Amino acid sequence: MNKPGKDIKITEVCLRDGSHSVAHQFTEKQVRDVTRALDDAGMHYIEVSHGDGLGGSTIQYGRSLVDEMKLIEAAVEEAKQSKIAVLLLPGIGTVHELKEASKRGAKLVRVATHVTEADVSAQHIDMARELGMEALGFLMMAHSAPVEKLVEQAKLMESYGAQAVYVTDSAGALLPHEVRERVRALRENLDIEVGFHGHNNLSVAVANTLAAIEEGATRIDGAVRCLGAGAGNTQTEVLLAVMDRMGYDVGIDLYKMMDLAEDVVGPIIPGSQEIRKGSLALGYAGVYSSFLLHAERAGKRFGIDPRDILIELGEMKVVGGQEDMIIDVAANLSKKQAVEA
Ligand SMILES: CC[C@H](O)CC(=O)C(=O)O
Ligand SMILES: [Mn+2]
Repeated sequence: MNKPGKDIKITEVCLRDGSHSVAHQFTEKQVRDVTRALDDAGMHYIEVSHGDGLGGSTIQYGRSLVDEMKLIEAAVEEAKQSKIAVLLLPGIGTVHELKEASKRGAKLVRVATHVTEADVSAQHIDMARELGMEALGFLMMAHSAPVEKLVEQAKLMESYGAQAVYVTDSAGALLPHEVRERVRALRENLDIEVGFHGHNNLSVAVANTLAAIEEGATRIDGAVRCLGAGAGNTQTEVLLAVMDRMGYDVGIDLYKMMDLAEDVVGPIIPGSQEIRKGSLALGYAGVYSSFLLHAERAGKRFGIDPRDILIELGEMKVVGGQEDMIIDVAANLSKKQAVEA
């Protein structure tokens, strides 16, 4: 009997979401080594871009050590069968960067917007389809909107030509029953594939991903050794082992994934990806995982506990692109504490 799982496509995000963890300092050699090993293990898609997507290398988001187009080109050269994917947040990246990435061989783009702002993705989805790329929608901070809103926004992306829409748990704040509810609603209301992208800030990324798969999500993200923002993403090699135990066969070599996790990705990881107080506060407060390093830096500069900054940002419902607010919040908290002292 055929095992289930053949319809599930895994996207490895350690070379894009992990860019946040290394403050966007990936070298070309690191990208080549990781891509070659993932390709050899049979990974379906490998995402390569600045952590904040194409065009993210700025003072606001952090400058990349190596131009992302060079990294995309290097990954394309190394990948014999894996497809190279890119991320694009309209407003940070433009159709110009999308065309450049396509020219360099990227075959898929995830067009990412805040969960309530899908309308800004139309032009980029349309351009990707024109370029012959796969174009998928990525609704970020999915925990922060009611399910009906998520469905409404996903339907917009579908109407623009997206071939799948992701429930993106940017803050690692969703719990398994909330993932189930969201994926089920999208499956019931869309005619395209549904995906899930998790973060492990509350230690439920694998459980959340399994819930998504059980509800019919077929586009699944993982990061080897959890190399992603905050406590990182669903750990790919762990997810693959669990899926195998559950009878899914996605055609990726588990032993090769374990080996590359140890020998190729391990040496790149700057600190430990275990859940520490900062990343736990992200999931608890429902804040963008990519805000962690910014909040830690601002905390040091203004003498404020980064958790207080994150909790305040969560209450203010600050969205991606508002990284400058992190400084404002830290400065205000510092003034407030000085007055109270
Ligand atoms: C700031 C972009 C972000 O890292 C995209 C993503 O992976 C997410 O929202 O989780
Ligand atoms: Mn992410």
